[in-house]
Amino acid sequence: MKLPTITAIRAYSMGGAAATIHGQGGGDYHDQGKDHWIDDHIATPMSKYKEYEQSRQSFGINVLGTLVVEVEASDGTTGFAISTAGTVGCFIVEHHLSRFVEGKRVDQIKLIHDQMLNATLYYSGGGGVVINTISCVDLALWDLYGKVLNLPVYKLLGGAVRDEIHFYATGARPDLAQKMGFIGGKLPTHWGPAAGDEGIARDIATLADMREKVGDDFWLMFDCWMSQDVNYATKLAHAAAPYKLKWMEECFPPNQIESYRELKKHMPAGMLMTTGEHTGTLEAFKELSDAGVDIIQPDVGWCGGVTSLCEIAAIAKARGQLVVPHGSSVYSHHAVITFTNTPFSEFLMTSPHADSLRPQFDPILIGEPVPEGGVMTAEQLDKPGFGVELNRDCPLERPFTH
Ligand SMILES: C[C@H](O)[C@H](O)[C@@H](O)[C@@H](O)C(=O)O
Ligand SMILES: [Mg+2]
Repeated sequence: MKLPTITAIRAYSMGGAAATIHGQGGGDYHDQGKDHWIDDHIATPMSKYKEYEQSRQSFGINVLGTLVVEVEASDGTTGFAISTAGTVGCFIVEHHLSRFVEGKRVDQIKLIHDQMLNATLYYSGGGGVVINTISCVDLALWDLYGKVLNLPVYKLLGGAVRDEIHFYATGARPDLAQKMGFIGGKLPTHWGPAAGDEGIARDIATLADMREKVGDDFWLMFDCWMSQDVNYATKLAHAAAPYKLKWMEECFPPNQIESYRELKKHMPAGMLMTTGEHTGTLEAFKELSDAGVDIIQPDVGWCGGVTSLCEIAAIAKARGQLVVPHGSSVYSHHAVITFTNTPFSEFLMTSPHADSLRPQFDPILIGEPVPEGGVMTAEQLDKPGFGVELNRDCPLERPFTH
């Protein structure tokens, strides 16, 4: 079969500091409107500054906005993907990465991936917005390849190893998530070291209340979003053990490997330590694996795309560790259903009060599936590429051309 070549790549942005319209959600899912649980006094490394304690948007969690990458093949087929990179990502795609994409065949995904990673090494710093941008191009290429072959991405990756994916939910209301059929609920922590023991007491009170509501068997987890130090994390973990906390997530910034190694030594027996969503390179994921992280949580839109996610899953598998990607909707569903070391996955509640099922990247993906009863079947993924289309009614801008 003669495969078409890629004739064009285009980059669009939505939201972010450079846009006139904000709070639209989309690929930068922290870019939500007012009174949303995801921006309500969540503990971060900025919590020690009073002016930035209440809202993550106040310190700029949503400045980047959504990046949309669209690729077109010589047979007219188009593929696309989204991530968190906005206007900055558009510049990198149009003025740098385009040269590695246009003119290649639609199946040369790994060659393009390697060229993008190596050509940006001098300014990528191994993560952040550059890797987010490369991830978005990689995802768009997998979407295009699937649409050219009329196959879902999970079948391009070797097929499903299970008939369905079971999900835990991240949000403010694990009690409601339980009623929706999820297997667990992950709570953001609201306090950090600046609040001392009072902070621990407050988050434990929330955990105790939720444990009372959900009973003993429903998983409850803390997401600490890089906000802690080893002493605080150790104290919080032990205070949470009586309430059967299943895991402590992302206690420290991504490069504090030694802090993870130290915390692992002091975790209560049976409680898991997880992290990875803000880690961007294969080498860094190997370091996390070496540090004894129990569940590695790359974001497929921030770690190098599906191509990198498959390599990270192999690192975890070699050590008997799990890989459970950070909530990234269809972009991780198609990968995880092919991984034998991903027994469950994350669904991120983006409804303002975490009380209803809203597609994570709403409104930018048409046809974005949500778990039914906490479960998604392989059949729900059985559409070409990632099975979604771009909502062109969104306020997309193309700030650069090449
Ligand atoms: C809820 C957390 O603070 C983040 O907003 C979330 O995106 C991420 O950490 C997660 O694991 O879902
Ligand atoms: Mg997290």
